[in-house]
Amino acid sequence: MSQLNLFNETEGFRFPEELLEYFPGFMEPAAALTLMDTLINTVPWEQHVQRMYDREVLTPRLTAWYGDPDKTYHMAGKTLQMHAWLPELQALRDQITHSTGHTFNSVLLNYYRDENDSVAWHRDKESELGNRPVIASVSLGAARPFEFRQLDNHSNKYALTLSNGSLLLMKGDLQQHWEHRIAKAGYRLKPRLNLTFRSIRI
Ligand SMILES: O=C(O)CCC(=O)C(=O)O
Ligand SMILES: [Fe+2]
Repeated sequence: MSQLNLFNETEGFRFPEELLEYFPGFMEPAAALTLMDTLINTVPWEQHVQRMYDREVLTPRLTAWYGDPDKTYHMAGKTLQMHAWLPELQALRDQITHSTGHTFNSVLLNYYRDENDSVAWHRDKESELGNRPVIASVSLGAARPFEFRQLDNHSNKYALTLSNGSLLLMKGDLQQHWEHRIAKAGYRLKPRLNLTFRSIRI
């Protein structure tokens, strides 16, 4: 048993990197920062309340949801309010489709104001996303580590740093077997925006 653990934690464990595709220079760094400023200043950001055991706490980040009309999305039992596409977001979506061949009808924006903002361990497995969703994640602003852990063996971990202007594709069985998070950081951080383009079927 201990040998198995040892094996898992050392050379026997391999994160299935084929479930990710990372393009660090997807956007020009200056264009990425300009887009971040525009979005921070124009998006009607919301802060939701989430249940933590028996308490209600504010979600430690701001969010907004854009997409095609008639799409709704449920997250942790709530229906999110959908805004009609901003031209900047639609242009970015079309650029991702052009580069990757994947299509998307909505985008969830996460605004991490500083090092105290975060997203807890989760999988993006809502039924609207279908079984093996392709999610395209664009990062703007401060670089932060994006961590993964295996659902049924938390000692199997992996992380990559998502830099300004990067694109990460998450695909295949990733949302079945792996959780991900952005942890709070113990050092000062400037703002970061993350845009996750998704295809919602209803
Ligand atoms: O901020 C990130 O890079 C990830 C956000 C995320 O996991 C999500 O919106 O589901
Ligand atoms: Fe996620």
